[in-house]
Amino acid sequence: MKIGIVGSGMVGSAAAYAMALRGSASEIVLVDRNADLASAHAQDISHAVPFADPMVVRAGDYADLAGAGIVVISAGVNQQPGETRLALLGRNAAVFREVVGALMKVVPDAIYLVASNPVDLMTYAVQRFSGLPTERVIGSGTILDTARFRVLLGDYLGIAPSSVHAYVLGEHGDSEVAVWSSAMAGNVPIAEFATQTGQHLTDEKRSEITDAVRNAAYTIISGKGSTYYGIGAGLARIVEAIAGDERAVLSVSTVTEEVEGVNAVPLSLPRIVGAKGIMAELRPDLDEGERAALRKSAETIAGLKGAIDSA
Ligand SMILES: NC(=O)C1=CN([C@@H]2O[C@H](COP(=O)(O)OP(=O)(O)OC[C@H]3O[C@@H](n4cnc5c(N)ncnc54)[C@H](O)[C@@H]3O)[C@@H](O)[C@H]2O)C=CC1
Ligand SMILES: CC(=O)C(=O)O
Repeated sequence: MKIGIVGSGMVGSAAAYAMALRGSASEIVLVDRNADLASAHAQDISHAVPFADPMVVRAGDYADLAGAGIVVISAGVNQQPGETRLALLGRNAAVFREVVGALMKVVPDAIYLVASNPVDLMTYAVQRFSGLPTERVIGSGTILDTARFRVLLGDYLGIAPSSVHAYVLGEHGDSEVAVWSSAMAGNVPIAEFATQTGQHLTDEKRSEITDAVRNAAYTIISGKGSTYYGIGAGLARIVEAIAGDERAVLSVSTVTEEVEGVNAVPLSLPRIVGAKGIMAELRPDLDEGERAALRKSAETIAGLKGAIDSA
């Protein structure tokens, strides 16, 4: 499948590199306002192709995206140290107004995969500016937070992150909800797993892990300026689920009819992802605290939709 990436900075280029190494696509076209940057990244990534499956990696303009099955949007500004994702809203809404308008002239039939922050609201922006059905406008949402949760839980419990079945839902941001009540190690509830293996998953330890997941971006940005490898791999994974019609269950964002009494809100739930984009959404069992936190997360996002409506 041909994949377009608009916004070929750190996130866009890391996604392209992950797709090249994993063989997620047959062709990748990098587009950026800075054409020299897109061209340099495309050349550099194409030099990794001989070490992976054959594919074409090139830079181009919007016209070169014709025929793309999926377009990733990672254009816009990123966070400065200490800045929240939500603080980017106004600036990236303006960028998206321009980018989505240009894309609709060339690739109105693609599935859109949004990475720019605040990603839930930028997903809403793409859906609103394009008028596309919600199942074809997917935000990377909490796929990265879910990965971070699994890494930290796996590290603590001494098992592979891929054997941890646990999700972060809601906003990709400060109000996100780590769902502990249904987290499993293999097919054993994690509290039971910890007991069986002589470990202590205390309330303090749980808070420490939840906070580390929530603060991961802030920590990484203060250390090296931005985050990109994790989300690059996450975007490649979503692309594979669509291109391979995998029907994989992934925590991704889209505009959702109703969540805990909040209507038309873009946020992450576990969703079945396949050839048509989002094929179904799942409603996991949550305890009372998680349910209240998800409602608060939904309210936080919904309260900011006006900034997109007026962009
Ligand atoms: N969803 C997630 O989990 C994550 C999201 N992000 C977000 O991804 C976005 C990109 O981050 P980085 O790649 O680090 O930033 P970056 O600054 O390295 O790249 C952004 C690129 O967008 C381009 N751009 C800006 N306006 C454009 C326009 N109108 N048309 C075409 N290209 C345009 C810039 O020239 C630049 O190359 C940010 O909003 C960041 O917060 C970053 C990490 C994780
Ligand atoms: C920057 C960002 O959204 C992240 O790393 O989670």
